[in-house]
Amino acid sequence: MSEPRDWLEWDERHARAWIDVPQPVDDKYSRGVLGVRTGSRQYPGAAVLGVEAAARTGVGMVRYLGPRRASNLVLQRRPEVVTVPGRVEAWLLGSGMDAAARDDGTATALVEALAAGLPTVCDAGVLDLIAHATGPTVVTPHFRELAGLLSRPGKPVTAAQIAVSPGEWAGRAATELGVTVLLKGATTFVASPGGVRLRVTGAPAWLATAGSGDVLAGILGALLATHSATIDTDADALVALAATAALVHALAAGRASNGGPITALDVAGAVPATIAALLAPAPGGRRAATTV
Ligand SMILES: NC(=O)C1=CN([C@@H]2O[C@H](COP(=O)(O)OP(=O)(O)OC[C@H]3O[C@@H](n4cnc5c(N)ncnc54)[C@H](OP(=O)(O)O)[C@@H]3O)[C@@H](O)[C@H]2O)[C@@H](O)CC1
Ligand SMILES: Nc1ncnc2c1ncn2[C@@H]1O[C@H](COP(=O)(O)OP(=O)(O)O)[C@@H](O)[C@H]1O
Repeated sequence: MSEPRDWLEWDERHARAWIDVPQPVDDKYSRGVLGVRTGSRQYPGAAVLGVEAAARTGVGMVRYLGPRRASNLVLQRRPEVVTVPGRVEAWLLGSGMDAAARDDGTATALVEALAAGLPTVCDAGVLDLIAHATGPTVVTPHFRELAGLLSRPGKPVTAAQIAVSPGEWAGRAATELGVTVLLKGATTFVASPGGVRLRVTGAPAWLATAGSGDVLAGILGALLATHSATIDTDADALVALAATAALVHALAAGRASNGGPITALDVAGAVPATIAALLAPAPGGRRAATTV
């Protein structure tokens, strides 16, 4: 793999500044509400995984708006979730959706969310609609999805090409598409249209398991909802938050795994302790290091 050397390795020292710690003056609305349109009849589980991860990352409220079966499953797992429309500070869209099987009502709702001008995570089944996005947007493709995003008539791009130099392709995609790109894989590459290049390594390969990308999207959604004001004023906040989500995901996977196999839900379950360790002051005033 040939990669440029100018990728900054994002680590705990960088990430801890991007966790919003609630203050005594906060309430659930001031902390931020994450709107979620994920899941489908085919993939209701992805909705549960993303919502669980968002809730475990810490957010004032999760507002889930999706198909009835997915909604019921989400509520069974997380009765804290609100399932009526209302105010949101950020959107998480697309996990567990298949663009080819999308009905008109779902497409309209996704386009409406994309056009709201809010910080938005675009995953899986909404990637074909990102031209409608008007707010700060992070796309979270794997290699094949990025290939689909970059292919043009007569100019196909393949997952195999991207696998040769994923960082280079992530950077190219950020420039071409004008959005922040979080390219998933053993190393996660995060690139902004402005040229910031961040890299997260060290996730255990046990993380290559169904639904772990849905969990990452949920973590990122919560970070965007709790930082919507900062995203408005800091051009580099989005790329930093995306890399922070990837790092929290990798650290949580390492914590859950402890050398053994994991499920996606295990990763979400390990997020609170991962964040606590990230924030904990170490003896002598230095922060405790967390290991993957
Ligand atoms: N419990 C749930 O509800 C879950 C729901 N989920 C939801 O399912 C939806 C579809 O997810 P998906 O991206 O995996 O597409 P899917 O049609 O399975 O694969 C198509 C082909 O793409 C390829 N390919 C896949 N990954 C690749 C990679 N990293 N890098 C390169 N290539 C890769 C591979 O083809 P190959 O290259 O092996 O020929 C594969 O056959 C999506 O909405 C997701 O959120 C999942 O999260 C699981 C848990
Ligand atoms: N070999 C690997 N080592 C570490 N992490 C991996 C590896 N392969 C995939 N991952 C991570 O697992 C997650 C898989 O996400 P994704 O491909 O969207 O799967 P799903 O759609 O099943 O959720 C991503 O966060 C990716 O970075």
